[in-house]
Amino acid sequence: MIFLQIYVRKSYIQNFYFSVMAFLGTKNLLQLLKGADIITPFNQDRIKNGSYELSLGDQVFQTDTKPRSVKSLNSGQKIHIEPGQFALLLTEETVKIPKDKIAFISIKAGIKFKGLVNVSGFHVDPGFEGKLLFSVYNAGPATIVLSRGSRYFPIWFADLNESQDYVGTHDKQVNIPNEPVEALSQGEIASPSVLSARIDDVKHMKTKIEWAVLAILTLMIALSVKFCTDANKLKEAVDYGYKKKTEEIIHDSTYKKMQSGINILSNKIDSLIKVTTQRSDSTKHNKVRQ
Ligand SMILES: Nc1ccn([C@H]2C[C@H](O)[C@@H](COP(=O)(O)OP(=O)(O)OP(=O)(O)O)O2)c(=O)n1
Repeated sequence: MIFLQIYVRKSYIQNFYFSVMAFLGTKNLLQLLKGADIITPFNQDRIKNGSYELSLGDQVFQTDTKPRSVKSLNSGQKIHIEPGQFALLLTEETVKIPKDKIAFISIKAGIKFKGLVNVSGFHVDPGFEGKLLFSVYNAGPATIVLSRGSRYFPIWFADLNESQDYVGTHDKQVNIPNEPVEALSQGEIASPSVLSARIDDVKHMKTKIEWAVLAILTLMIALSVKFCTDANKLKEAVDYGYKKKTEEIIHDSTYKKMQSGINILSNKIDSLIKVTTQRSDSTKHNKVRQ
């Protein structure tokens, strides 16, 4: 009997705790937040489906801005998160989580469907006080545009079965801390679109090189053909010259031989004429003496 009573009491206590440890619905959330300084600035129109919609605040950091530093935003100012780039986004609101509550945070589905991924944590500890910081990555194919003051970050509150102080390093966060900025400032973050553009550049360069190599090869072949043709012509010219010269030499020596023959012949004719003349003279002389 006693055991049964203890068991009934224990299960009653457990049920009590389970009913206490629940997420707050719209009515309970309004009751919790209204008039309290849990979310500052507070606007009750931002309570929707058991969550409060926090907005983008005055500080952002983007990995594709040069120089890489935290940027201040005016009211309504837009930011463009390019594909493949990270951004750190600070909320407009400061939250002060009650010590007996824990909160859960996310990014609205409408932006997530465009490819924005929340890479930061998903809970806010009991007793935490400060602005919330979202680290996001654009995994989508297009630029995602956000503007200061627009609601992007829902926050839900749940009861804790005990009260506790915040223990951690992020309390009283009012600015984007240096640590994630420095971590995201290391090296170049090559987005898929930038890589795709570089691949296109390399392809163009490859095509250009292929054409240049082809042109050089064609030129070399043309020069080789011309060189061979010219060499043949040169050989022909040399042969022709040699032949001509040989003919000239032969012609000259024949002419010289003929010339000397003519000279010999003419000398002989002269001496013959001379002898004939002498003989006729002596005949005439003999006739005169007789
Ligand atoms: N997107 C987020 C997630 C959390 N927080 C804040 C609220 C949390 O209560 C606090 C600590 O969160 P975590 O415990 O997840 O972070 P760490 O582990 O880095 O904190 P610590 O090293 O201080 O334990 O940071 C924030 O500002 N933005």
